[in-house]
Amino acid sequence: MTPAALRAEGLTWAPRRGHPVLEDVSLDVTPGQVLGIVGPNGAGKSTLLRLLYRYLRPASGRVLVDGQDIWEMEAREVARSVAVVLQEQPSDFALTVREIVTLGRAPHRSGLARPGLRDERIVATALARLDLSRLADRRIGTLSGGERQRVMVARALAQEPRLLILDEPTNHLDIRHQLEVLALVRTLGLTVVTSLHDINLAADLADRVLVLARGRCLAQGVPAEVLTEDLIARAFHVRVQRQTLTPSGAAHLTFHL
Ligand SMILES: Nc1ncnc2c1ncn2[C@@H]1O[C@H](COP(=O)(O)OP(=O)(O)OP(=O)(O)O)[C@@H](O)[C@H]1O
Repeated sequence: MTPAALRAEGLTWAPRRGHPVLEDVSLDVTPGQVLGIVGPNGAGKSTLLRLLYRYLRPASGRVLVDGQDIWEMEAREVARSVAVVLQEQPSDFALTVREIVTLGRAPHRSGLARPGLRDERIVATALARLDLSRLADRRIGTLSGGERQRVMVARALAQEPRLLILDEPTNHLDIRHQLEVLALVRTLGLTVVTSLHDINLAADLADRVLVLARGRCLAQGVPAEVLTEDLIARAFHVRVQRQTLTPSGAAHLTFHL
């Protein structure tokens, strides 16, 4: 799978009879890069992601995957290239882990065709990568929140996307699984756009970050240049201190009211 190029131009979206919650946001992600979206509660992160995976139609602006406007593509064609992991968890608690992950293969199958050997192989690989093989036959309703979150990531991988969109992928995950999922995301070689509440994690994970506040892009670029004390203080209304950790030399931000 070759990773996709993603470009968004001047995205604006407003609810019916409401003020815009996203205004004139543009971004460019080169194939294989990870873009982190950070910003305070209500900044518009999920709304931006919904525009990128063709759930919401922009009031103005457009989203291009490999130069093609996603609203000029069939929904199924978009689903073959773009996979999404959302904060919400599946509601069909009777399905097993393997069945949920197999749903990721649906955009690649024709009509009502049953999953074939290739699908089964891809599903088994996705289960193994998320450390879920031993849970494959459990009903999703019996899993913990963190295990379910890993199932959703496995389903997205089984989709073999070229662009992966993640809304707060580390929600529900303990520290070890947070690090594992983020390390996995890094090694996929896919183009990734992910919202993250943890700014230090975003700085570690992302090639570039985009800071949203009140529906507008405050800044975007490489984390070391964008995530300055001053900018974070403005976006989140907190005091910020930037330290350099030894011996790694990595930057670490701490926050105070
Ligand atoms: N369908 C809608 N109708 C009305 N308002 C909406 C709708 N969708 C989002 N909003 C509003 O738009 C703003 C941005 O919401 P969004 O969920 O994108 O923020 P967010 O940055 O993801 O927030 P959080 O960090 O809390 O998850 C919020 O004020 C929200 O109430």
